[in-house]
Amino acid sequence: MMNRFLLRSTRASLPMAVSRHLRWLSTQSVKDSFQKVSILYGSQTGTAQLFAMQLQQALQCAGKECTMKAMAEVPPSSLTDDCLHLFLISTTGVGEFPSNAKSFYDGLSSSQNEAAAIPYAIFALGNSQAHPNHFCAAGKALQQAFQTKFPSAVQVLPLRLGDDAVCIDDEFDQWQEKILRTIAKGTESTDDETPTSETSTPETETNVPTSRIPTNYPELHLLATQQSHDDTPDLLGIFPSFYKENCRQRMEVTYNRNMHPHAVVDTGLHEMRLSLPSDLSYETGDHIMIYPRNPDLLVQAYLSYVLEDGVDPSQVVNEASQAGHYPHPSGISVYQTLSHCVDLTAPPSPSFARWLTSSKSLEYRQQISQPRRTVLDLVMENSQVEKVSLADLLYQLPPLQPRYYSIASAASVHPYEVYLTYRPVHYISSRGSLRDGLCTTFLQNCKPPQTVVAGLVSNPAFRLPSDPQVPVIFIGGGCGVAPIRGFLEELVHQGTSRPKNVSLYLGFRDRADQVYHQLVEESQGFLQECHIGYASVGSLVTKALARNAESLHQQLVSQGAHVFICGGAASFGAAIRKTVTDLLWQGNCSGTIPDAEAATTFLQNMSSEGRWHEDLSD
Ligand SMILES: Cc1cc2nc3c(=O)[nH]c(=O)nc-3n(C[C@H](O)[C@H](O)[C@H](O)COP(=O)(O)O)c2cc1C
Repeated sequence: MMNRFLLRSTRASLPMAVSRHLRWLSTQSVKDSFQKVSILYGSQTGTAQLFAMQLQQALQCAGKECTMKAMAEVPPSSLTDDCLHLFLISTTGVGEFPSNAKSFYDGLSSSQNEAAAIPYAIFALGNSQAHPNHFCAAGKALQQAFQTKFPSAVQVLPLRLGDDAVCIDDEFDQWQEKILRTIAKGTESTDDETPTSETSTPETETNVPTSRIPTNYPELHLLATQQSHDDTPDLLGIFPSFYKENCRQRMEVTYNRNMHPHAVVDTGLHEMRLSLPSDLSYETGDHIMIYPRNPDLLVQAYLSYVLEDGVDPSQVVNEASQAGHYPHPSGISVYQTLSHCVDLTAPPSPSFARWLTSSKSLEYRQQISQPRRTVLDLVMENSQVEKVSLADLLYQLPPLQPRYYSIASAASVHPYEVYLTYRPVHYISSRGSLRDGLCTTFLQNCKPPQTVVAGLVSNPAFRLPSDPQVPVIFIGGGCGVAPIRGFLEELVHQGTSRPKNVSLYLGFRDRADQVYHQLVEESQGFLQECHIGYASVGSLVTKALARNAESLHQQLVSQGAHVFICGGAASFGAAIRKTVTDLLWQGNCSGTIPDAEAATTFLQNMSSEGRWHEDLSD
């Protein structure tokens, strides 16, 4: 299933200009230019930034002079040919640049330098399952702009497309390895051909080094303090400035319930309501990001079993030397850092896992990433794995990231409140351990009037069409009902003048999950179709769509309908996309879509016209 969307490496004939560059690459001047490296990242939720930090540490260990900045902090005109530029760039929104990279790209688009032989390489981050039509769009656009605007620039490695839907840590590790090798050689392949882009190729175990993790971190200074270690820190002051632009705020929980109170297991749909500070507003279809924290018991377990003896949780962490390298906020206690800043539930990266287990032949996916084994698991399950130093843990584990939720309320009806719908995640891993989702468990335990740290995230591509004559088709599965609930509430609020041109296709695992009966009742005035099924979510919805193939075809092809697909990325989103593609050409009533290829193009055009909207979660 996963592999269906993987792009294949495309090998193109080497243009004259590129072969000139490869010859140029082997000269002394380019080897010299590799002495200095500039890492530039564009990151919306921190992954590219984390990779940038890891890369910087690895390069510094290799003795390179290396700087790291967000792309927005650097004007393209300042790029020089005496330094290797490494870009790590994610894609956000619908094929868009992260906010801390956009100005760089705009600057690049309006500049031109025919002569500068700037060496560069790009690692793009994206998700092929959730965004097949805009997979790594920002990384691809960046490469395109470089090739057009700086025709003499030298791409030292082909564009690497890192895919969240596969194992992006592994892919990044492989790319980093190639970068280190390229720098060491001072030249790249002199093949006759070079791929323009490449995706994951399984790494053979024999070429995986075990001792790759850099351990010469800048020194951590630990200061004794009178402060009790469990004092709640000023969260709004401690997160990196990177997040500040997202207007994070403390929001008060006003309501938090399992909407199916008679459920035996507490894994039904839950609704949480958060009161908005008066200076914040949102639009229906926007997202909210929530900053979770690690449960106290887990922090205690890391202190007792994972960290070397002698770590005092009340000491304050200060990074005195080489300021700017420490990935967390300075000046808060060890305990607070472990609670709020490091993701203790995340599997260690491939290189850290190999280093911990001293194993060259670690099948990362099978042994670490799929069972989601954590550093705690590795230490507890394996007597060979030694306790780790505080510095190892703080530098090697990923920073705790906010989690995104679709807002489930209409802004016009609840201007001062945000609703979100979530399902607590509890499951048994493939190795038999009980696992709890970090953020959903955190949400589940929040009781009114507790506050959470959250931020509103604009999602401008996810809006109802302004013209009420345009038909709207909502297709949702499970928790995906959240944004659809917001839109229905908005339409009910707009009143009865709307024609009956809205179609609703919803699928739930369980009858108890259909918690919005009343809203669906109130929507009957504008619902042209209403199909709600229970059991296997995807297949029910696809069957309902197939039964209505003719009207669907008409709405999409002749009436300019907008489609909103909301649910799981891996199975639901892919199944709906395939069903609609098939229905479009197989039930080709108008004769305009003769085959599968034309149907795929039609869907792509819908997407670029802003008529095909997806809100899919991994
Ligand atoms: C709101 C949102 C929109 C996204 N849009 C895209 C997209 O259009 N194309 C894509 O390939 N990936 C998309 N992604 C996936 C991210 O690029 C991917 O998760 C990446 O690892 C995030 O890196 P970052 O944390 O550095 O921003 C999106 C993710 C989010 C949360």
